[in-house]
Amino acid sequence: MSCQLFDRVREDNPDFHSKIMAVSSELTQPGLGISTQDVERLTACINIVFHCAATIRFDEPLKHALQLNVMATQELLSLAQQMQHLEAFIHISTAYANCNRRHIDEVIYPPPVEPKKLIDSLEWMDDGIVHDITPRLIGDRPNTYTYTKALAECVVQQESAKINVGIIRPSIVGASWQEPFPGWIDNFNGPSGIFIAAGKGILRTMRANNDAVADLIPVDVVINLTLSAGWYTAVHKPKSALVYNCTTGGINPFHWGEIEHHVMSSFKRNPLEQAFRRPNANITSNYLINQYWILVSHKFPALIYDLFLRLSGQKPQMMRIFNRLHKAIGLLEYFSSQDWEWNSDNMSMLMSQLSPEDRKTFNFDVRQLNWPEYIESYCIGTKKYVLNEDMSDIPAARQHLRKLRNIRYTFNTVLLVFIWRVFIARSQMARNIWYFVVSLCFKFLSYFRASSTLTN
Ligand SMILES: CCCCCCCCCCCCCCCCCCCC(=O)SCCNC(=O)CCNC(=O)[C@H](O)C(C)(C)COP(=O)(O)OP(=O)(O)OC[C@H]1O[C@@H](n2cnc3c(N)ncnc32)[C@H](O)[C@@H]1OP(=O)(O)O
Ligand SMILES: NC(=O)C1=CN([C@@H]2O[C@H](COP(=O)(O)OP(=O)(O)OC[C@H]3O[C@@H](n4cnc5c(N)ncnc54)[C@H](OP(=O)(O)O)[C@@H]3O)[C@@H](O)[C@H]2O)C=CC1
Repeated sequence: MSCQLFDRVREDNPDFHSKIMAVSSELTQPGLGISTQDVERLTACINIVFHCAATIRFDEPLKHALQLNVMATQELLSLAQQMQHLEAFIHISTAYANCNRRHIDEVIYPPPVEPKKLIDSLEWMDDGIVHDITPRLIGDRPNTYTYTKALAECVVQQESAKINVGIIRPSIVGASWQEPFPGWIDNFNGPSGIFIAAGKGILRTMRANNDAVADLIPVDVVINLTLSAGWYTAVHKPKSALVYNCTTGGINPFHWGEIEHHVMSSFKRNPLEQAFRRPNANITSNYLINQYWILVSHKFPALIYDLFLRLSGQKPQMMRIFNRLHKAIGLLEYFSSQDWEWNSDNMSMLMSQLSPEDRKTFNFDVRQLNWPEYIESYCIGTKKYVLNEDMSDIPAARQHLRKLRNIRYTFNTVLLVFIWRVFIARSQMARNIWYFVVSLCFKFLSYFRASSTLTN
């Protein structure tokens, strides 16, 4: 609560922390590891449960993901049923729970397997067997995260006859748009780690579809929608569980190609400190082109840098960093290489149910989102709040980029001279080809110069 994120609320109400009570819990423990005293307090006074705890790791072993995302949800629903004054149970799912479909409606789809049956069968299997059968179980989903989130929705639906439930499905959650201030972000999840790696000049290439919709959703939009859904569920008590696809693509689409452009230009204007190279990343959907750039722009510079570190008596580290980055990118590419269509009618319906004043206070109208401005404050946010860099250091960071540019020019010149000496200067045929190419370039240059003089 001493975090900068709460500065605004602290200004408005210095005593705000007296309204908050922390309850210790461990999802993997029986009864969620909540003490008897806390259970009594919760069952006596809670009106609305917002369930967002989960593992969001894409490489989580299936058993663990099942325990955290499905069994813990089941346990919390059981606890919720004991709550004497419960009005609503809001479960946070993900828009990618059904990413094996191209068009996703605001309905709970039949689960890939009955959750209870899976829990029972995995119980007796050792981790090795579960690991071996995981790909068969998750089928056409990319990871255990999306698979277990789909199962969790089914578990929530099974309880919807007994309590009022609502399900929020955010897409790719990004930095804040407006509240409490633009650009707040505090982790490397989703695109944030990619933006930072590109801003540091480490990431130069990635597989993504330029024309696919980048369904980012600002975190404050998700929170405002979640709070509003809590109100609607408690007050209107819909007969069945309402699902809210909390997405931007259908309302205010923006594409990965545009994101790449704005991320790169933002980091050129506001560079990160101590960049490895000048920020200059490209996305491509072509596997072979991507592999070529990985070799030339990732592995080769990493080798040279590690060699330099070794020679200067330091521990090589760049290749290790790239290996980790490639692992992360490998897990994210599935989401940046294709697009999905989400129906978001319930989001619009909810907006129409709010009073004009509430619509302003709990703003989730993404039609007003200006993407270039948002991406700029997102990039600055990664600098300020994830990397804890100071904005006053920007002139020094720009100076560092200029130094890197000069190093690149020098390196390219040395390389050219080397190629000339080794390959071209030694063979008559290579020399002829070289002179031919150079004279052709000169002819083109003089032609363009002449034609531009004529036009002027
Ligand atoms: C070319 C650039 C131009 C830019 C334009 C194009 C951009 C395309 C971007 C595409 C992004 C697509 C994103 C799609 C996301 C879909 C989301 C679905 C929505 C959801 O419902 S859930 C939330 C999403 N979940 C995640 O994002 C979690 C993913 N992360 C993981 O699963 C693991 O962290 C991972 C990647 C397997 C790594 O595991 P491991 O090696 O064990 O490392 P740690 O997790 O312990 O982390 C170690 C260290 O690294 C930092 N870290 C974590 N992730 C990243 C990352 N992506 N990039 C850089 N660094 C990362 C982490 O904070 C740790 O730091 P420490 O300092 O604590 O050591
Ligand atoms: N980030 C995204 O892009 C998206 C996220 N979501 C969903 O939003 C929700 C929140 O995700 P996000 O904030 O990004 O993820 P975080 O990892 O930041 O938050 C997960 C929360 O779960 C808690 N948690 C995890 N494991 C345990 C455990 N064993 N026992 C007790 N608590 C635990 C964490 O507590 P602690 O901090 O103490 O570890 C943390 O508060 C999740 O349900 C996720 O599926 C949906 C779509 C997109």
